Amino acid sequence: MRNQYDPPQDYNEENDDNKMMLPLIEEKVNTLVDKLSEAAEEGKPINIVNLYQGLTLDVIADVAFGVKVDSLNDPYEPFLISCRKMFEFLDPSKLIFLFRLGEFLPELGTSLWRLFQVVMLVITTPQAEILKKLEHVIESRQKAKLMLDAKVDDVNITEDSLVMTTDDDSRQKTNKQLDSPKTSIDKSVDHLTLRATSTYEIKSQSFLFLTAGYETTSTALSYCTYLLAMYPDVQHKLLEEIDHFLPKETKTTYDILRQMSYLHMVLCETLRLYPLASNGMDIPEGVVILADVWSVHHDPDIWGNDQYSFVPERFSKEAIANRHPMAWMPFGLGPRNCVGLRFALLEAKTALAEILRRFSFEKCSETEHQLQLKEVGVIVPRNGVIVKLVPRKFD
Ligand code: HEM
Repeated sequence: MRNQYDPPQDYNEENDDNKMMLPLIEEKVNTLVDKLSEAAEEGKPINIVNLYQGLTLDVIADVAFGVKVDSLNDPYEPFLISCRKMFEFLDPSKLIFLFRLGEFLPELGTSLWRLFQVVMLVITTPQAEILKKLEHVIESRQKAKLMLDAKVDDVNITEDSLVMTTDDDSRQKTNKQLDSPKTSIDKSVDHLTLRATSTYEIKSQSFLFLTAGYETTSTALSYCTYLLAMYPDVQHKLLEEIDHFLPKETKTTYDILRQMSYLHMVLCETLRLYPLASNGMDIPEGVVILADVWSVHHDPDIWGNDQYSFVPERFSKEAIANRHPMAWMPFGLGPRNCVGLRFALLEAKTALAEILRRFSFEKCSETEHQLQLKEVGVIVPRNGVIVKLVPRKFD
């Protein structure tokens, strides 16, 4: 099995298609930096979560669907409102009836999930709103050279519309198709079944990409900002690396980001401390589950008794070599791990590098000493992340 500590190697692959996305990411990151400059000028603390959400939504809408969404400048952008409402809707405290019943009667688990899906279809939910918007996008983007290019045709099966489906194959093979929809199908892989992508699948995949690409990376960036504000020594070391690789006026490139090993370690350590997705309960057959990553990432037998401290050096090559390959798994493991891993890291690194070239994060009286969390599909900071942005001074 591929070593789960390996994102650096994966990420460094020469043929990483994500590098083509960098200009699109940069454009949105520049808008974010402008918004942060306005906030810094006012000198007031800001809750940075909302801005990160604006960034990741604008980026994924553009990259995956070719749709220009400007939620960084418009906090009432309908797409953004629907996405926020959707994750609020997933707050278990608001779904007490369905979710709690599932806990008490686990044998009903699968049926409850089915019931939940039907309820979601029948009543107007934020999910339904987003799906309706995506339907419109799919219709109008049929000819675009994007993920949606997979040619939606439920009746006429053409070579263009074929996707590989695998029951037992590894993620790497399916990844090839998902990462590069234009890649021609490798017909030598004879144990794969070829079939058409249905409209329903395209719609579902679009929904998954939009929601997975939005809340996860913005939350990871929020946690990282919090930790850097709370650990000035770590931030200082990161600023030194950024200044070394990105002196004034230097353009951020994919290769420069690749070389910034401390930035990579900072993000790995952030995702160890706050792995976004986890839970622990008995779940019956057929129900979708995620491993209890949280417990593994905070296990003192693996990380030592300072398991709650932010120590990016845990992700140096030497430290990684001495640890179990499955001790770090914020992106999941095995054949169904996160397909957005490399893209998420590229986006987060670009944002952090560009922000920290200009500002440092400082804790202030509103910054929570112990970050309060809540679960809304992913684990997010309950009250956001409030920090002060301090413009950096250069001689
Ligand atoms: C820091 C950011 C992110 C984290 C921590 C994260 C984490 C995860 C995790 C834990 C899973 C489940 C894996 C499993 O079941 O083993 C997953 C699945 C997935 N992620 Fe991400 N993700 C992130 C960003 C993204 C982005 C940016 C995208 C899209 C561009 C994305 C797309 C997906 C998709 C499509 C799946 C479903 C894969 C499948 O079921 O085959 N993710 N992610």
